[in-house]
Amino acid sequence: MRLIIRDDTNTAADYVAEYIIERINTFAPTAEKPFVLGLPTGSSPVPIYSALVTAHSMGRISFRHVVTFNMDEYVGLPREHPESYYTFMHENLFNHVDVDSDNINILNGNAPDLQEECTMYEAKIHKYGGIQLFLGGVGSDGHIAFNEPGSSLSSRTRLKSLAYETMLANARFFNGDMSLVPRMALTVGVQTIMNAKEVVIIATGASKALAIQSAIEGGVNHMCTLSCLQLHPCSLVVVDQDATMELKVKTVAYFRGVERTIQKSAKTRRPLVQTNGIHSELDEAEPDELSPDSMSSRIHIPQSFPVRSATISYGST
Ligand SMILES: N[C@@H]1[C@@H](O)[C@H](O)[C@@H](COP(=O)(O)O)O[C@@H]1O
Repeated sequence: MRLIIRDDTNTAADYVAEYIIERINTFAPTAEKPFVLGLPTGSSPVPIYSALVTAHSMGRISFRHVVTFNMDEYVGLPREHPESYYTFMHENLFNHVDVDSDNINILNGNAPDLQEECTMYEAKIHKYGGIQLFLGGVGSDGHIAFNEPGSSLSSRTRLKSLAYETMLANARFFNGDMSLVPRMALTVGVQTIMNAKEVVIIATGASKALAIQSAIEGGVNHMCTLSCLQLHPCSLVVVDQDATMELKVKTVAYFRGVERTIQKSAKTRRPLVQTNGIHSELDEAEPDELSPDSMSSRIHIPQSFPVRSATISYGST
């Protein structure tokens, strides 16, 4: 797991947006070989979507050959409801980019057979060869998608009843009226997310600080499903300063050090090699800069990519 720390919400969101743009452009998707992108809802990804929309309007990114799978959807809320995740995604992203509506996949929380809906969703992800990059947020209790505390770490797409804390947090979208907040949702499982080739998480604000501490410094635990990413071969958590408040100084210093190493070693590189589908290369960093923890410094950063300190990282730990 890699941790990237930025000063505030916007710089953290910009980092993630640039990361996604770079991934899609490097992948060079076509109709035959689309880029499969997992997407979240919530307030945290809003500035990311806004940055992607801006980048699209500038011609820096196209979603023409991107297939999307959303993480979750409320059960029983009409699709046209202003707070459905269907509406959220269209208002914040899909209506403003060139994504093909046939390539948008969102769980139907009003399907006649909810179990069948979940089974078909998993099958469709599988049909596309799996998710290339799953973007996610995190709940204040450390849940990822709607995998509430206690969720099986081997879970797949299914029906979940929501935790009280989640309903409380979501009441802000329903005029603060708890009675209007849906109690059930369809959600991808922890294992569905773990099967993505790469997972990128955005967590901003002090309300996420305990979840981040638990996921990064604690052990893998079903009470904080984000912690499953410790077992993922390629995961990246992007936070702002506020979300680091509960981390040890040593933890923050460690991850900042890893990023510095990557920045230094990205300056001088040798030709690309292809390893397990991930573009990588040997770098020419000083020997004492290379440790097992800096293996991620060997990952390719394309020359064409606008290299800012924020954009030259890739988790492969
Ligand atoms: N199902 C969503 C999650 O996918 C999201 O990560 C979380 C946090 O949302 P926010 O970013 O608004 O804090 O909210 C909901 O529970």
